[in-house]
Amino acid sequence: MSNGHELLELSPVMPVVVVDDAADAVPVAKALSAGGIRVIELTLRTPVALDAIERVASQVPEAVVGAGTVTTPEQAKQAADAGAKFLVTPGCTDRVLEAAFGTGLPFLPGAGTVSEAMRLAELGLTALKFFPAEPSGGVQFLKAIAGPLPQLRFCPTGGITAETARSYLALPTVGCVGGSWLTPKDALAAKDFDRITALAQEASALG
Ligand SMILES: O=C(O)C(=O)C[C@H](O)[C@H](O)COP(=O)(O)O
Repeated sequence: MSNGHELLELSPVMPVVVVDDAADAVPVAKALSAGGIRVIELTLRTPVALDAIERVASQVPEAVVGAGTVTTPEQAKQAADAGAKFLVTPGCTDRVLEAAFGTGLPFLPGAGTVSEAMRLAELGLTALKFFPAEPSGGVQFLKAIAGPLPQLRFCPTGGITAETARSYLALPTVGCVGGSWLTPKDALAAKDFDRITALAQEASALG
């Protein structure tokens, strides 16, 4: 995987994962892989996130681990140093973009408006995260912008569920959808990794 477009093709669903305990990262990545989902976006929302990325990168070779919620230039570099194979940002600033380019990693920059998407396309970035998908217009928004901007492809994320994923995946401009539903908080708290595998199996069948 060498660019954002290839990243969009790895799986129909990009699991967006928040871990509070770094020790959960490896079993979660293994549980997702067992269910057929070999990509995992670990969000930099908790203090253990970089440790979690490092563990998955070194201990779960079958998984492609990336860093989500990259909101500062420092985080882009730290994630790359921890072994992240890709980066995802919720939105973009000049400094975050520069740092993401600087890592040399594939990345999905976040856009929520037409102008944001056009600005990223000007920079050669045509594989984007559409965030926050549901509040920003969801499937209807993506259908509408496919007319003027057919070269863009998206990973819509934010408010998508197992039930609504299919309508996004039916769009030609959608490569995959992002979502947290594969790793529910209560399943993580109970260390119910079998449930995560079952949810991953359902999600991989969407592809
Ligand atoms: O952390 C980030 O970088 C984000 O962009 C936010 C996540 O994409 C959403 O939190 C997805 O979560 P759900 O809406 O629960 O599926």
